[in-house]
Amino acid sequence: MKLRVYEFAKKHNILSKEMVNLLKKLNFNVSNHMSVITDEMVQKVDKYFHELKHGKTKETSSSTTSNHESHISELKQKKDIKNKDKEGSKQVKIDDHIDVKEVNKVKEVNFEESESIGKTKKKSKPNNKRFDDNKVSDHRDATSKIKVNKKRPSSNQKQPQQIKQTDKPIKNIVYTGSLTVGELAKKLGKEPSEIIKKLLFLGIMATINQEIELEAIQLIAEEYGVKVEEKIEIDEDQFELIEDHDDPADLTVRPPVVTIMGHVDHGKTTLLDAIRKSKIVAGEAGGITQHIGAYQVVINDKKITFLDTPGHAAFTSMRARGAKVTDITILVVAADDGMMPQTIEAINHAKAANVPIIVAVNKMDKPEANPDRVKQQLAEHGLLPEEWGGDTIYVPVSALKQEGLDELLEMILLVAEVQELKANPNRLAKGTIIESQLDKGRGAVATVLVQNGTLRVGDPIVAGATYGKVRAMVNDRGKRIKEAGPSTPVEITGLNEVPHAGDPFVVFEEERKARVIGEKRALKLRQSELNATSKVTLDDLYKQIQEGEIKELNVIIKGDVQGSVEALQGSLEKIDIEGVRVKIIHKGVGAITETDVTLASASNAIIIGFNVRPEPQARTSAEREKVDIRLHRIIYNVIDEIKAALQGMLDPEYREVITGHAEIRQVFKASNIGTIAGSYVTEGKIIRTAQARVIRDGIVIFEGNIDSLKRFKDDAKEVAQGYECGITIQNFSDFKEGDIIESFVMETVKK
Ligand SMILES: Nc1nc2c(ncn2[C@@H]2O[C@H](COP(=O)(O)OP(=O)(O)OP(=O)(O)O)[C@@H](O)[C@H]2O)c(=O)[nH]1
Repeated sequence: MKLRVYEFAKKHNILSKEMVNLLKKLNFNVSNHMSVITDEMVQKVDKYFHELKHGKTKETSSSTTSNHESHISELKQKKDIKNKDKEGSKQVKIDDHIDVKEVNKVKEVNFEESESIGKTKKKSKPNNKRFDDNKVSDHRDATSKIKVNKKRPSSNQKQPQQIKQTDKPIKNIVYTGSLTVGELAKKLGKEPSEIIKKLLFLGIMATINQEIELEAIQLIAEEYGVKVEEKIEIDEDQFELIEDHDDPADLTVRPPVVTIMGHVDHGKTTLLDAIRKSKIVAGEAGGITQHIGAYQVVINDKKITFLDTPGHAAFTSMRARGAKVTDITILVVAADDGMMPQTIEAINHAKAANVPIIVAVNKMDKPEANPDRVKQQLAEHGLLPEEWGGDTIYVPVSALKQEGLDELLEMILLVAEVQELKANPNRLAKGTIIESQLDKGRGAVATVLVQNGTLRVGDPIVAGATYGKVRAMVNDRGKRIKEAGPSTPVEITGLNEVPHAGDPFVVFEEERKARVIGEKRALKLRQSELNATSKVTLDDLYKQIQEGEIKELNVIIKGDVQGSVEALQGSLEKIDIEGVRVKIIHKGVGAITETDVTLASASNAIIIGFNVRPEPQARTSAEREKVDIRLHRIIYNVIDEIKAALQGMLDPEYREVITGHAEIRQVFKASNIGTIAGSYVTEGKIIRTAQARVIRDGIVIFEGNIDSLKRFKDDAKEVAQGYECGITIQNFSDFKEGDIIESFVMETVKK
C-alpha cells in the first residue's frame, strides 16, 4: 500500500502541512497531504528527525517543530515591511530602519544620557531567521544611530518621579478609531513627555495633540507590557459585522461542519442516514437520533458535524443570508449515472463559497458503476483527483451497503486538519440558525450551530430579528444539555419569534440588552423590507446594467413540459443585447418551489414561470426575499419582455395582482349554467369581475374571465377567505376536485 503524506505525518506526530513543508525543504516535490511518500523521502525525513533529536539540524527545525514561532516571525516581518511602507504618512519618521525587534531593544537604550554613538553595538544574530541579510544590516545601521548606555536601567525605571502611578497595573487598553499622544499617555497612565520621547525612538516626531497610528500605539504599549485592542465601532445591533478577535492562545480545535450536495437521487439522504446510523446508533445503546437538522458523529475520537439538510437548499439559503457555516462539502455523485446538471451546480456553489470539496463516488455496489468516468467528468470542472496530480479527494462509497463510510469520514478529518479549524470555547456564544419552526407547545424552536464560544441554558440571545433567553437545549440525541461548545448543533427554545434559517445569533451578557437589540433589529428589518431591494428585477435591470452592476441576467426557468422549457432556454440564450446576456442557472418542469426562490435569491436571479405557478410558500418567500417572478403563457411574450428589460424599454404599466385563491371541493353540473366549481376560498378573496386561472398540480390549465360567483343561491361581488362559493368560468367546464382557482386583476403600476 502506498504511504501518503498525512499518514507519514501522523507517524511522526506532526501536522500534514508541516510534513509537506519539511519535504519541500528537503527538496522533494510534494503538493499536498495526499501525495505519495517514496522510500527516499522516508529515509531523508527519518534522518532529519534523528539529527534534530541529536541537535544537528537547526536550520529547518523551526519550521516544523516550532510552527507557531515561525508564523509569528513571519507576521512580524510583514509588520516591518508595513512600517517601512508608512513613509509619507502623517507622522514624520526620522529613521525608517527601526523594526519591531529593534523596539524591544529600545528598552535597553537611554536616549538622553549616553554620549557616544555606536560605541556599544548590540548583538545582532545573523542566523536568526527573523532577519534576512538586508534586515541585519538595517538593524546595525539603526543601532548605530541610537545612543546606547548599557549600564542604565530602562527608561521607565529611571525617572520614577515623572511617572504617574496608577492604582492597578494596566494590562490592556482599548481604543476606537484613533488616539492622540495625550490620550495614549492617559490610557497607559504615563506622562505625555515620556510617550513623546518613546515616539522619537521610533522615529516619530509628534506633539501631545497629534494622532498616532495603530503600529506606533502597539509598539509603545508593547514596551510597557500592555496589550492594545482596537475596537471597531459598529453598532452592537449589527453584530454580524463584528469580527471575532480571539487571542490565538485561547483557540482550540473545533470539529468541521460538513454539508452534502449532489444531483437528485444520487444518494445524499441515504448517505447522511448511513453515516448517522453507523456512527451514532452503534455507539450508543438505545440512542434515539432526533431530527434537529444537524448531527455529530465521532470517529477516531474526533467529532464531525453534519448539516442534515441535503441538497442545495440549506447551502444556498445560508449563503443568501451571508452566513458561512460549511467548512467542507461532500459532493455525492452516483457512479452509475455520472455528472449531472445539479452536480455542476453544486460544484459552482461550493467554489463560490470557497469551501473545499470531497467527492463521494456513490453506488459503487452497482455493476454499472464507473468511478473513472466520474473522475474524468469532474476533472473537467476543476476537481482533478489527487492520483492524477490534482488535490481533490475521491472516496468510493456505497451508502446503501454502508461501505467506504469510514474512509470518507477519515478524509473529512484530514481536510479539516489542513484547514486548522479553531474556536474559542471560553466566550459568549455566536453562530447561525440552521432550522426553525413554530411548535404548538414549545413556541419558537430553532436548531442553532454554535460557531464560537459556548452556548448555555439561560443565556440572553438575539437571533436574526428575534430575541429571548435560552430556555432549554436538546442535542442531536434528544438529550437535554446545559451547554454546547463550538461546532455543536443544538435545538433551543426561548426565542420570542421564529428566526429564519441562516440568521446569525449572538449571546449578550444581559437580558435587557438582548431585548433592546432584538427589538431594534426587528424594527430595522421591517424598515428595510419596506424599502427597496438590492435584488435584480426586470424593472430596474436596465438601471443596474447602466451602472455596470450587471453583465449577465441570471434566470431560472420553470415550465409545464420539458419541451417548452428547452425552447425557452434556447431562445433566451440567444439574446445578446450590448454585451449583456441571459444565463440560465437552473431549469425544470413543475411548479415554482421555495427552493427555486432560494436559489434565485442566492444567485440574484429572476424566475420565469411558463404555464406554471409558484407554490404558496414560494410566493411568500419570493415576497420576503424580493425575488422577481414573471409568469407567462406565450414564449414570445417572455422573449419580448426580457429583451425590453435589457434595453430599458420595459413597459411597466400593468402588473398582475392576485386577489385570492379558492380550492375546488366539489364539481356540480347545472343544466342552464354549466359546470360549477364548488369552492372554498383559502386565501384573499375571489372577485366577480376579476380574471381567473385554473391551476392543477401547479400547472395553469386555463385562463379566462369569471362568469358567475355565488354564495349559496345569491350572486356575490366577492367572497372572502374562509367562505364557500360556487364559481363558473367563461368557456371552461373541465374542473376537477383539488384544482385551485386563482383570481387576479391587472393594475396600473405607479411610476
Ligand atoms: N445501489 C445503490 N443505491 C443507492 C445507494 N445510495 C442510494 N441509493 C438509492 O438511490 C435512490 C436515491 O437515493 P436518495 O438518498 O433518496 O437520493 P438523494 O440524492 O437524497 O435524492 P433527493 O433527495 O431526491 O435529491 C434511492 O432509491 C436509494 O436507495 C447506493 O450506494 N447503492
